[in-house]
This record gives sequence, structure tokens and C-alpha cells, in this order.
Amino acid sequence: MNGEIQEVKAEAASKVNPLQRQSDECSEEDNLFAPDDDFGAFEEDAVMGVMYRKTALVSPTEEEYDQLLQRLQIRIDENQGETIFIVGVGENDVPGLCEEDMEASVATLRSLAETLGTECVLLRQHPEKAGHIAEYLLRSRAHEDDFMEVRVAVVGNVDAGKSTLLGVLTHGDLDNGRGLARQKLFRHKHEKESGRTSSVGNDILGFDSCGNVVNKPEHGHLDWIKICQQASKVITFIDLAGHEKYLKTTVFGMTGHAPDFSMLMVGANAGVVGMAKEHLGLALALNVPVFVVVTKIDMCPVNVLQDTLKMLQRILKSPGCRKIPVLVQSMDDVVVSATNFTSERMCPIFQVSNVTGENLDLMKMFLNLLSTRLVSDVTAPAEFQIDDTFSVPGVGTVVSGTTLRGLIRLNDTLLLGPDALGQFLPIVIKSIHRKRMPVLEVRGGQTASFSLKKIKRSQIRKGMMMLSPRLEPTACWEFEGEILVLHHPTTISVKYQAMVHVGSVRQTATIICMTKEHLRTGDKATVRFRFIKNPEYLKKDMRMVFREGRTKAVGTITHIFPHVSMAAAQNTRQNRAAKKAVESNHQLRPQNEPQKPSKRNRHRNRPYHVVTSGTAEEQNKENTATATATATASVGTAAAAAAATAATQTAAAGTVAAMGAAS
Ligand SMILES: Nc1nc2c(ncn2[C@@H]2O[C@H](COP(=O)(O)OP(=O)(O)OP(=O)(O)O)[C@@H](O)[C@H]2O)c(=O)[nH]1
Repeated sequence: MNGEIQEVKAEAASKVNPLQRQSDECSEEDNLFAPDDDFGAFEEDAVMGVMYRKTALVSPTEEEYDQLLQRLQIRIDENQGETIFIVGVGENDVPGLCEEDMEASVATLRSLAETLGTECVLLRQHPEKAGHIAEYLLRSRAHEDDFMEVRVAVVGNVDAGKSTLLGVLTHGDLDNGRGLARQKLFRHKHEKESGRTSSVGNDILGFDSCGNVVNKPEHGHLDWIKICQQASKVITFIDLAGHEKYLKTTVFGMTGHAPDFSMLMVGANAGVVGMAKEHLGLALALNVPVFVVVTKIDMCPVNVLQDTLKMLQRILKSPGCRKIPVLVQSMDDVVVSATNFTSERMCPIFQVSNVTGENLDLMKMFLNLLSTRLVSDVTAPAEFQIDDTFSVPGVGTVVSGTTLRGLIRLNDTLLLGPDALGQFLPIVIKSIHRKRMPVLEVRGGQTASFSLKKIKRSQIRKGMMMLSPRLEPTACWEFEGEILVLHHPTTISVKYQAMVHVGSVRQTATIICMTKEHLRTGDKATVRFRFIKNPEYLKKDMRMVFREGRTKAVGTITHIFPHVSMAAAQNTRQNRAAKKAVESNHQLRPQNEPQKPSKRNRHRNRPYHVVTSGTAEEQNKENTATATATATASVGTAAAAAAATAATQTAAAGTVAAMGAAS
């Protein structure tokens, strides 16, 4: 056991019971113990006293029991179906309960769990100063059509054993060291032949409410629907390619598939080589918490394994990473690291063998305890990012992706876009699938596929969003970001182009201006980008990666410059016409609305101050002539005469300005 885990454990042990902590944090309105009057205040103090004590569960009164029940329910709902309860700790209490009190507390907890329809599973029990403390997992029993979801991106260098570990975890059979397990996962013929992953693949591992794996392959195949029906929690592994030539796909997997965590695989004998550092840097840049799995410990000499671990720890502790590496060697370590993992600073390290199965039980337990980082607020306006599109015979156009926020129901109308003009199209959800299983709704944090009505696949591209009309979305061609250049062989200047990855958007952008003249490796700057092909839907504070070949920069979006679409521009003209009509007391009729001039006439109506070629004086002459011609064309009307006069005045003003500028 290393010093770091002691540090993390001490921090965890000093925590008060989460149930009690929450009652401390809740506001006046949602505080169940909020007093009605002075007498109530006195009563509340007494109750809160009980809630904060480590003996809260020993023999609660009926009222206290109900309050405990409500608190637990809130906690489970907030954590999307589960919570970890620590028995035997309380604020200002010496941790630990005697055997008798522990038994009574556990009996109360089991009764509470039964009432709430959750399982109550002991995770660990250990001695403390005044007896024992115990940690229990309370997890809702599986519903046929609902389960918690956690997404884990699997990265690491070629041959680190990524596909093999996923094959072993999801299919339950060990590998033979010659690529047996990975065969079950490969999707393409060339992958089977070369043994290399080239695409973004998904594999799932289901856990029931007691934490047992529910994957049961039949004739070598997994029935995803069965897994989802039996599971309370499903881990989706996003298997990413290790080879450098597929880096673009790997970066897309890390940004577009919104992983909760990333699993960095390192071969024990090879060490942290090749793309492993690159992938670690990517996860850090995108603020995705990382855990490391060192594979092939069966075939690696002890001294080489030690060297690999030392190197790994050195890299993780370096100023660029600033992580606390924790070697996970027991179930105790698993519980501490899983429950403290989302802090982002901790980096658990597992050492496994896919051939002998060593330590795979620790890994499974760890995965079982992870929870999604996306908060599910069903009242928020829905946002769904598209990462793939399909055309399914008999079904039509299907899009897959991640629900970032809100709730999406069958037959909802969402806005799909932006298209090439920056517009969003209303679209109806015809059917919803989660992991191939038909469902009626999806919430923030869940991946899904939708079949859509009346739209062709060719009208949709990766990077588009489906959004609640409440958001009134606008697309942007240009945005500003604060970036840090991680690597560039020479200098980056204005007009430099590279691929921008942000969410599921993947498009080349040009630097149009920046706060420094040139950027070199290690430089930071605020940079304004412009997409070269399509406007996109972006939001402030999104993390972005900017790369081209070996050039890499990471950053955060700080400002969006909304794109005004043609429709919006037309609206503005219409608005102006409407305003004018109201001012002059006219009824607005279609013929009063200003029309976009035809291409043939466009040059005639060119604004007078626009100088396209020639000297300012020549231009003004031309403008005056055009204005006069236009006025004469609409013979004799007072308006035309006024327009001609106004134009002449503008032209004269233009000349003065031009002369001023010349002098
Ligand atoms: N002895 C031993 N061999 C392993 C272990 N894990 C994987 N292997 C072998 O290592 C080789 C490479 O494994 P893969 O799973 O294809 O590696 P990968 O990281 O997915 O590679 P890419 O898909 O190209 O990125 C295969 O022949 C596996 O059988 C292990 O724990 N022990």
C-alpha cells in the first residue's frame, strides 16, 4: 500500500455520513427539517442532532425513520439510482460503532433499502477508533427499460491490449495471448486480418443491482437488449484505435462521444510508449478523469513491471499532469479510489493479465462503482449531439449520439441543425433506442439513437445537434478561444488552418486573428477562428482541441459570434419595413416590403459609400450618375427626385471624406 492511498483514505474516512452531509447542505426551502415556529425550531434541533450522530440508524423513532427515508430517496435520485452509505461516522463523533450498534444500524439500513426498492450490498468494513465503520452500496433494482449509464473511452498505444481486455470483460472468457479475445470485438474484415482497431467501437458491460456482471454470451454473441433489461448499470466502452494513423478518429471518440472517464491501457513490457502519452494528454486537455490499466503482467519480468510503474507514476506526478497515482491492490483500495475518483486529481492504476485473469475482479468492482459525470436535469432544455448517422432499410434515417441535457420523449419536435446556411429544421422523433432497446424517453447523460421523420441521411452530418426549441439556437462561423499550443514545429500565425474538435464537431478552421503575432510551443493566446465549410452550434466554456499533423493546441471557447442566417437577415429587412410602415401610418402589404434586388440590378443599388475600385472621386461620380439614372427611371415622382438629391449629397460627403483622408 503506498502513501498516496493512505492520503486518500484518510480524506475519505474523515468524511461525515453523506446522508448527514446532504441535510447540512440543503437550502431552507428543501430542508425537510425547516421549522414552522419556535417550538418547531426546538424540535428540529433535536432531530438534526440525531441525524448528525453516528448512531442515527441505531434505533430511530418513526419520525426520524421517515426523514431518513426521504433523505435517502433524494440522494439516490440525485445519483441516478444509487448511493454509498457509510455506517458508523458522524460529525464531531469519534468514528466507529460497537458490534451491537452496528448490527442495529445495518438492520435499519436494510429496512430503509427494502422500502425504497434498492439492494443493500456491503462494500467494505474496517476497524476505527471506536469500533467499526461499514460502507454499503444502495442501488435501485433493475427496471426492464431503464438503467444507469457510464461511458469509458479506452485509449493506449497499439498492442497495449485494449480490445483484448474489452473482449475478456464483456464475454467472460480469458485470452490466449495470441489475439483470441479481441476477435469477438472487431467490426471490419481488415481489423480481423491486421489485429488493429480502426474505428470507434462500442461494447457494453452490465451490472445488476447487487453488482454482478449480467453479460452472458450465447454462441459467442451478446444480446444487448437482454443485458440492458437485466442490468441496473451499463458501462459503455468506447474502444479507440491505438495506431497513430487513426488519431483523428481517436480524438473524435474522446470529444464526440462525451466519455465520463478514460481508461489508459499500458503494456507492462512496453511501458508508456508511442501514442499513450498523446492519449493521456488528450484526456487531461479535455478534463476527462483517467485511470490506468497495466496489462500483460503474466508475461513481464518483475523488474520490467516495476520500471513501467515507476515511469508511469513519474509522468502522472509531473507538473503537466499533477495527478495522485494510486496502485489498486485490494477491494478496499477499489472502494476508496472509485468513490473519490471524480475529483479528477486521483489516478487509480490497475495491474492485470487478460490471460490468467489476475486482478480482473478488482477492475470489475471498480467499473461497477463508477457513476456518470453528466448531471441529469430533466427540466433543462434538451440538447443531443449527433456522432453518427445511418440509413436503415424499412426504418429510414437514424442518428446516434449523446443526450447532454434535458429529457427527450417519443414524438417530441426538436430543432436539427445547423445546416450549411446556419438554419435549424424542426424534426419529429419517430422512435428511440438505447443500446438497441426501444424506449419512450432518454435523459441527460444517456446515449441513444433516434429514427427521424421526413429527412434524408444526406441532410445530416456528424457534429449537428438536436435541440429544444426553447433554446432558440443560433449557429456560428466564428468563435474565440483561449488556447495553449502543446506542440508546433515552427510558428503559428494568422491564416493558419487546422482541424478543430469540439464536442462532436470536427471541422477545419482558420485563425483569423489572435492576441499574439506568432505562437510557438508552450504559448497561450486568445485566438479567433473561422470554420471553412459549415457554421456550427457551439457554447461558451466547451473544451476544444486544435490539431494538424504533429501540431496540437488545446483550449476553451470563450466567445461565440452568432451567425445571422439569410432568413434572419430577411427578417431584419421585413422588420425594418414593418417599423417604417407603422411610423408612416401605412398598412404593411407584401408589395411594400423591401425585396432583395435581382442579380442584374444589384450593382445599381450598391450603397454609395462602398468603394470597389478606382479612386474615391471616380466612384462618387459613378454613384451620382447611378442615383440620377435610377431617379429618372421612375419619371417625375417626388420620391425619386428626393432620392437623387440625397444620393448626390451622400456622394458629395463621400468626396469630402476622401479628400480628408488623402490630405
Ligand atoms: N500474455 C498476454 N497477452 C496479452 C494480454 N493482453 C493482450 N494480449 C495480447 O496482446 C496482443 C495485442 O492485443 P490487442 O487487444 O489487439 O491490443 P490493442 O491495444 O487493442 O491494439 P489496437 O487495436 O491496434 O490499438 C494480442 O495478441 C493479445 O492476445 C495479456 O494480459 N497477457
